[in-house]
Amino acid sequence: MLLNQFQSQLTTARLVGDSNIECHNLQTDSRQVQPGDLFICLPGHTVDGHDYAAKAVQAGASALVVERELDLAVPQLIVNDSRFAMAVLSDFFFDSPSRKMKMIGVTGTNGKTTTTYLIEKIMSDYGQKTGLIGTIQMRYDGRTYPMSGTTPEALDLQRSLHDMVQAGTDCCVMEVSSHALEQGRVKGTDFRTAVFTNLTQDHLDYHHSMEEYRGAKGLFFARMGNTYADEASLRKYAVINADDPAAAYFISVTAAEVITYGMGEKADVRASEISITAQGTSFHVDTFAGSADIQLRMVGKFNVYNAMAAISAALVEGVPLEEIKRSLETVPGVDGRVEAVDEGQPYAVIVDYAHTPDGLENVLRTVKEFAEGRVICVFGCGGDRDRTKRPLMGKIAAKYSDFVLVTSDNPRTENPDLILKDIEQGLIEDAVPAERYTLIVDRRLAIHEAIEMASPADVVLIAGKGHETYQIIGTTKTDFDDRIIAKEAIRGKSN
Ligand SMILES: CC(=O)N[C@H]1[C@@H](OP(=O)(O)OP(=O)(O)OC[C@H]2O[C@@H](n3ccc(=O)[nH]c3=O)[C@H](O)[C@@H]2O)O[C@H](CO)[C@@H](O)[C@@H]1O[C@H](C)C(=O)N[C@@H](C)C(=O)N[C@H](CCC(=O)O)C(=O)O
Ligand SMILES: Nc1ncnc2c1ncn2[C@@H]1O[C@H](COP(=O)(O)OP(=O)(O)OP(=O)(O)O)[C@@H](O)[C@H]1O
Ligand SMILES: N[C@H](CCC[C@H](N)C(=O)O)C(=O)O
Ligand SMILES: [Mg+2]
Repeated sequence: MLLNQFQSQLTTARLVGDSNIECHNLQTDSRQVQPGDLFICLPGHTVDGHDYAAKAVQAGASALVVERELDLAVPQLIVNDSRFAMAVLSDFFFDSPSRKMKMIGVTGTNGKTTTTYLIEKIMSDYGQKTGLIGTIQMRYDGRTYPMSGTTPEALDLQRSLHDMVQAGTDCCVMEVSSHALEQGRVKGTDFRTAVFTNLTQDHLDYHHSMEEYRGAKGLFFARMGNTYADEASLRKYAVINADDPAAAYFISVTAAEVITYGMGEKADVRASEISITAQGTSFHVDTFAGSADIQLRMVGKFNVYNAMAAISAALVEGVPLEEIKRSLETVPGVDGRVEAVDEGQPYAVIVDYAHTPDGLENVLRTVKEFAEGRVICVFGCGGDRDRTKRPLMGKIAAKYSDFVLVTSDNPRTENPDLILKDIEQGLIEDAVPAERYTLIVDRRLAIHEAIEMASPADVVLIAGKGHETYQIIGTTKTDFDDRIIAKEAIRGKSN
């Protein structure tokens, strides 16, 4: 593609040099540049891509997209916002793949992965070739790909969407994180439906305040429009959890047709008669397209919310409620979400991905509902992430558990002992007696200790890492899987 074709997509871009030059590909990382690439300089959070432009040119970049003119002998497109330019150019280069599929995006503090899995299951069972992008993996056309985060950068995203289209995918369901929204990673992606799960505290290291965090999520709904399109396939929908205090805000910023779900009478999709056992959760649902009684194999009231979000998104696509029910009832659960580790032991061991105050409270409440014995909770908080959630999670763990083992969860570049101390601060503030908790930096030891102290009928909850198969200490990632360690501990238990 010629540079002037890229330029034609950027109304205010100023060209320096010859625009009649061939650019084979787009690239944002100087270390990956191939001869003939158009290198886009992104001002990052840690370094500035403009500082790597010379390296990119040395590696063969034929032109640059920059926010300021650089003293380099290649043509340059000077733009106001190179992240925005990246999103537009990626969409253009890959021929607008998001317009060729039904795109369903899910945002919210908790429940995104679970909800996307449920939607994927319903849509595939309904005969739609469905792709999925999120925290655990990306998958489509029978193949899976590992993910390094939740929502890919615009360039990677458009490339993946293009591959999905090539593979004949009809529908793509993806998680849209607040970081992604704030950084414009999904600008250039045309969503048909935007789903909101909930908004509670997390990521205050990045978004600074709850208002700012809510604003980042609001960007997703604010750009949904086209409500009155004649053609049904062009209509846009916002699926909103009516029971969340932020619902009114998201409804106020969107021009899409709003579909609400919740436990209240006014919601368009309403759940009632919820009953939770250790085996699953049953509920009755009334919708604008009929009613049904649904028996989920997943436990927890929060999963009723995730299921209602999925029901709403699927109803929009015309999937009959009876078929939605059939699909939901066969979902065994999601990897690392309230996942039982069963070696035939007389006490329960559950691995879960709760890593926010609200997530931890929800899963602990659920565990408490069916625990016949004590609840023993092992958890930690990630390093280089929101520090203010640490004492809150300490308080919640102590409120709902009989014994708490505070340990490491990806300390990253922070001192692990100090992260544990931040969590302990919450326990101290709530005057939790010292005999009800312990701090063990080594997560393997903490898991062994928790299982060692379990008696028949107790429940050991190991929270925070779920499906993760690593522990990040400093900048080193080593193999670590809570489920494998738990199995090892159960088999080696001395009593
Ligand atoms: C805070 C944040 O989101 N940072 C993301 C951001 O990094 P950054 O802005 O710091 O980038 P940078 O390292 O400064 O580099 C700037 C530019 O220079 C380029 N560069 C850099 C070095 C070099 O030698 N050559 C070169 O060209 C880079 O390729 C980049 O284009 O852009 C990078 C490239 O896309 C991301 O990998 C990185 O995610 C980091 C690793 C991260 O941890 N992100 C987390 C917080 C995140 O985004 N999480 C959410 C999920 C959260 C949730 O829902 O719970 C997610 O969606 O994954
Ligand atoms: N609707 C919900 N409300 C509150 N907590 C939930 C909800 N759904 C799941 N959880 C809790 O949050 C944890 C994470 O769930 P899930 O992975 O679906 O969320 P996520 O939003 O994708 O998380 P991430 O931001 O890390 O990608 C679960 O293990 C569970 O403990
Ligand atoms: N998407 C979240 C995941 C947190 C998972 C937890 N295990 C941690 O590492 O803090 C984040 O990047 O903040
Ligand atoms: Mg997720």
